[in-house]
Amino acid sequence: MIKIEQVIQALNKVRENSPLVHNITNYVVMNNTANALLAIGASPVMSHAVNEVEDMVEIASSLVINMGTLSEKWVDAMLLAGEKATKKGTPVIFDPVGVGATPYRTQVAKQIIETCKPTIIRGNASEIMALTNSNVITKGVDSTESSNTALDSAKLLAKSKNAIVVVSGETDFITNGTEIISITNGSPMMAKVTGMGCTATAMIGAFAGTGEDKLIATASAMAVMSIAGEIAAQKSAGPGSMQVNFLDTLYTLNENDIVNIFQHE
Ligand SMILES: Nc1ncnc2c1ncn2[C@@H]1O[C@H](COP(=O)(O)OP(=O)(O)OP(=O)(O)O)[C@@H](O)[C@H]1O
Ligand SMILES: Cc1ncsc1CCO
Ligand SMILES: [Mg+2]
Repeated sequence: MIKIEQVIQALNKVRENSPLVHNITNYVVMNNTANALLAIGASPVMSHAVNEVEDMVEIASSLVINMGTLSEKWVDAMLLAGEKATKKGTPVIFDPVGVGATPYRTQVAKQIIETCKPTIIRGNASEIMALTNSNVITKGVDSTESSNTALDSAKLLAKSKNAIVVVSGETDFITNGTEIISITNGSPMMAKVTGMGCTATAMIGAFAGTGEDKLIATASAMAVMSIAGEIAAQKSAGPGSMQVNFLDTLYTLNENDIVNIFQHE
């Protein structure tokens, strides 16, 4: 369960504290996610050089690791940064983009989870199922399953890795292995803009970077994503304007929007 007031409070904290979110993310979404973090009130930095990631973690409020466009040097940086953050008690949020699509992605995702011990893992249904060895093939970075199908995998993963797990999709599920929060806001148009999932993960980085309780922070970030997506889609003719309207909606999102639209269990 999450209350509307908790989401509003978590959003206010992001706007008041403006947490520094260190992102090691993919080439496709770097610009989108930095803009979304600014629009919601956080402070983004994209940094992946092996020579500097540990120093950046030193000053960051949270670390987002996204394996969308992998290569060897980047993996080294992810492991270094993730280990350092976990040692410091800085929240690590992991997006296992495309895990299950190729053996390399699956191997790297598992290595990151074992080494960095992420606080929160967010993926689409295929990705979360691939992490629990379910018989599923991720279609590149897109899901081939609905989020409901991945709920058991999410609970299992949360329990076994002592992490909060989010499965996104038509319904978003947030679980710590025992509690389950589900959010039904959003729009199918969100899946027609690349990197909306990556943006959701970065948004979790912002909310978890304020010191808020991790389950509340995660659910609040997913609520804000879905509510803003739903409002933006209503104003958009297609994915192009959706991208712009989504940023504007994050920037202007207020308590009334949340009170009027939020749908959850
Ligand atoms: N059919 C839908 N209805 C409502 N909301 C949706 C729908 N599909 C996706 N979303 C929302 O879009 C956001 C991204 O979720 P999605 O599961 O598409 O991520 P993803 O597959 O990891 O995306 P990407 O890899 O492109 O970043 C979430 O906030 C989710 O709630
Ligand atoms: C399309 C794409 N390919 C690798 S990462 C990425 C962005 C969405 O996950
Ligand atoms: Mg994704």
